[in-house]
Order: sequence, then C-alpha cells, then structure tokens
Amino acid sequence: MSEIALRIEDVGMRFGGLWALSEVSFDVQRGSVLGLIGPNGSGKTTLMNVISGVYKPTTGAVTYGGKRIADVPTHDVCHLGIARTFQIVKPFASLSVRENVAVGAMYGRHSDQRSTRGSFERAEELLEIVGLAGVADRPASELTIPDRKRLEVAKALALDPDVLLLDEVMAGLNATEVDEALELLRTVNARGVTLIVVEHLMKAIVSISTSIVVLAEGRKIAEGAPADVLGSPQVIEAYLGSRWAKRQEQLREIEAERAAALRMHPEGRP
Ligand SMILES: Nc1ncnc2c1ncn2[C@@H]1O[C@H](COP(=O)(O)OP(=O)(O)OP(=O)(O)O)[C@@H](O)[C@H]1O
Repeated sequence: MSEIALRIEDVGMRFGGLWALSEVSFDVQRGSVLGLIGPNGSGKTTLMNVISGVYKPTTGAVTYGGKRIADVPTHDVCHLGIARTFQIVKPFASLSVRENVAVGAMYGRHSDQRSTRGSFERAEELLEIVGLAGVADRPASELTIPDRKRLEVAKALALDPDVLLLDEVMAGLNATEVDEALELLRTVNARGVTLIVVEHLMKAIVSISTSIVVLAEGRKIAEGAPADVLGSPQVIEAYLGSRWAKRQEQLREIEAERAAALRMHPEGRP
C-alpha cells in the first residue's frame, strides 16, 4: 500500500483582497512525482511557498509526517525533510560550485551528524550525480544557465530531503538540456526522493509525473494520471483560454508595430 508523504487540506491563501489559493486539497504519495501545472498566476508558486513554510496559509493546513508545517519555523522546515529550488536561481556567486553544495550539507537535515569534511564529501557525491563534478572548483558565477539549475538541484539535495519541490527548473533550457534535466530528476526520484514539479513545459511534465494536479485561478480543477488530466475539457479550456489571451496580446503588439512602421514609411514599405 502506498504511503502519503504530504497532505494538502483545504488550503487557502489570501493576499489583501485576492485569494491566490482557495480550498486546495490533495495528497502526495511517498516516492511519487507530482506535476503541478496551471496557467500564469494560478497559484503554483504560492502553493510551493505554503508547502515549504514560507507562507502560513489563511485557511487549511499542510501536514508532513503528521506535523502541520505552519507550526514549524520556516528555517526548520528543511530539517523536517522538505527542500526546494527557486524559480530565480541565486547561488553564492563568489563561492566555488563545490562550496555552494557543501554549505547546504552543513546546514541540512543530517548536518549534526556530519563534519566539515563529511559535508565536502557529500558535496562531491552530489556533484557527481548532477553532472557538475568537472566544474566543482569554478566560481558559481561562471556557470551556464543549465549548470546553475543543476547546482540549484544539488544544493537542495544537500539538505537530504525526503520531498523536493522544484520550481521551473527546466525553464529556459533547450530540448537536449530538458532531456538531461528529466534524466537527473528520474535519478533523484529513483533514490527515493518524492518530487513536486512545477513546470510550464507540458511534454516534460507528462513524461516525468506519476500524477498531475491542475490549478486555475487558485483552485484545483483537475487531479489524476497525466493522460486523463490533460484530456479533461476543463483543463483544455483553462489553458486554451490563457493561450488565446496571450495570442491576442501578441497580435495587438504586431498590429501596433505595423501601424508605427506605416506612419514612418507611409508608402507602405518600411
Ligand atoms: N506576495 C504576494 N502578494 C500579493 N499577491 C501575490 C503574492 N504572491 C503571489 N501573488 C498573486 O497571487 C496570484 C498567484 O501567483 P503565483 O505566483 O502563485 O502564480 P503562478 O501560478 O506561480 O504563476 P507563474 O506561472 O506566472 O509563475 C497572482 O495573482 C499573484 O499576483
């Protein structure tokens, strides 16, 4: 029988007059990969912040191993076994790649059982796993975007999490880099880490997720196996609606540029 790693129960999050999340409930099975998707502004990052203890939800609760996350100080959530990566990647730029990861190992869940040397050894292992062993001595500031994302994953893994929250680690990567990132996430998951993956790249989400939760305007509108969820009319509408709106905006911009060009070159040939 599968075991529940995280329970999200009736979570609501209000910012002033805006409910960024309303009545969101779902369970995350231990060892699974949960894909969290939804149009821009649907509440994905807010939910990651609630799960990682950055925000205390206005209603409801997130429980992990029987403990309510909101009752645990933010800096202690990682000691419970939950780690996350950030959408905006910010390594310690002047430290080497190895040192960046070792710092995580020094402050993570098992830090009390680890010497400084042990932390560096753990960093070495993780750099091997994420494919950064060859650049371990370089300053983090010199890394390419895909390598910075690998470093972000290594830093989060250094905290020895049971659950890892990944916020758009594949954004800005090309097709080959996305495949490599997926391979890395599969390796991490195969080592027993439960993953919650927020990503706009549908192909990537479908290929890695055990199950998918879809948010729209802060509410859960679908949950289930990837194929079932993505075929749901409600999900298609939420996505088509937002793509359509974006396309209209692009068309308006193109029209405005064309009008401006015509004003500068009235003969019609810019
Ligand atoms: N700290 C905050 N204060 C006020 N409003 C916020 C705050 N954080 C998020 N919001 C609002 O909550 C809503 C959900 O935002 P959120 O960033 O969680 O969406 P998202 O699904 O992660 O979007 P994206 O895909 O663009 O990253 C948005 O309307 C956003 O403007």
